[in-house]
Amino acid sequence: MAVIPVALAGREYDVVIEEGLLGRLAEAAAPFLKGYGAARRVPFVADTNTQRLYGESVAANLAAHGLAAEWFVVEPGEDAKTWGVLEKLCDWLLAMGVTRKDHVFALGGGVVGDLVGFACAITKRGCGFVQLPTTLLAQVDSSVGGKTAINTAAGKNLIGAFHQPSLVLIDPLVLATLPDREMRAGYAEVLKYGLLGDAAFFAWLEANGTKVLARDPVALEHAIATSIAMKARIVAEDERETEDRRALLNLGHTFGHALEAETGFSQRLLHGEAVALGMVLAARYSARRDEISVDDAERAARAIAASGLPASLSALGLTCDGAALVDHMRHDKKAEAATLPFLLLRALGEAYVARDVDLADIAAFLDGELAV
Ligand SMILES: NC(=O)c1ccc[n+]([C@@H]2O[C@H](COP(=O)([O-])OP(=O)(O)OC[C@H]3O[C@@H](n4cnc5c(N)ncnc54)[C@H](O)[C@@H]3O)[C@@H](O)[C@H]2O)c1
Ligand SMILES: O=C(O)C(=O)C[C@@H](O)[C@H](O)[C@H](O)COP(=O)(O)O
Ligand SMILES: [Zn+2]
Repeated sequence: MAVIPVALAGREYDVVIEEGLLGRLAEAAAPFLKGYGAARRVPFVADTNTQRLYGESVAANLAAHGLAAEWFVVEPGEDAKTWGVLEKLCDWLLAMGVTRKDHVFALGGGVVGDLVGFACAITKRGCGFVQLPTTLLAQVDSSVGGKTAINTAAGKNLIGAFHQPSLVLIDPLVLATLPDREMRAGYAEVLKYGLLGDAAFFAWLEANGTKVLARDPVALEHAIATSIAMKARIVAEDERETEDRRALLNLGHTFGHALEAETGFSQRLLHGEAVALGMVLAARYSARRDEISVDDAERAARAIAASGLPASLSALGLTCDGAALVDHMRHDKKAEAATLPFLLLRALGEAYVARDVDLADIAAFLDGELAV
């Protein structure tokens, strides 16, 4: 078991990592479980997969403590991060009578977590929520740090708020049912931590990534705990991404979000896959600027390809050109009046924010990558 505190100005919450935690939810989340009315109903949000797989055991555990789980269930996938679903969820929370002192439970991957977090940020101007992440991606990244959002036609996560959870409970055992493709997508964000800030962790992943993907319990807990510890540290230093610190967690995402937009936020390219490819592009573009060697850029690409993640833009079969991808990037939330900051690499294990990137050069670089 590991407990990692996320220490923010004047507030702190815990991220608890322990096998079997979900089956002991009522005990583990006791301070945040109140329940409405005589039936002591507790609001849970899940997608159809996580509700089907884990809803019953969660409900049984709560029932043993006199609490009744009430469910709001969304379809799986990015379509749940939309205005329409958000509106229905907020109405449901209001109908439940949720107050600012109450907690909503998000049982699912990053989609459910981002949606619930945003709904809780705006319902009554802020009620509490607890993250119960069930994908590797959510366990190593999205459940922690308080970025919440929905997508719009203009792009990824463009409407949202910073709203921190009160507690994050990570049960690695639930990854047993996660499809391998989703496991790899989450692993992309694990590799991200190594590439952006921890060369030794990156080397450990090169040697042990297969074990992590095979859900070896020891390797998995090490990967989750190391990732969350780095994220907690960075979020504590720069909660709202104003200091060029939290932006490091965006490595691969400017390219990645543009690719997700170009592929219609669809199953064709999952978020983690887009980030994997985005990190290859960031590494190769850093080599193009002579900031890292071509050998290092290709070492990063090999680590990504070796885990079964996409490492080449041409393989995606896109019909667009570099300029079209750059157009998507103009919506990036990091964009400033005169520049679009890019996350590039000074070394494998050291990312930095570059403010001198010429978008015409990015388009030319992407045209080259599309043609290879
Ligand atoms: N807020 C943040 O800091 C942050 C960080 C990274 C990513 N994100 C967001 O997270 C989203 C991606 O999250 P994701 O990769 O978890 O995808 P997801 O939430 O869509 O889940 C992926 C799939 O796995 C299924 N699933 C979930 N848990 C399962 C389990 N234990 N067993 C079997 N199936 C299971 C889901 O039903 C879904 O079909 C994106 O929208 C991305 O923008 C947010
Ligand atoms: O927590 C962060 O900060 C991140 O950047 C984590 C990313 O993995 C995540 O995908 C995030 O939602 C992207 O941030 P955004 O601000 O570009 O939406
Ligand atoms: Zn991400």
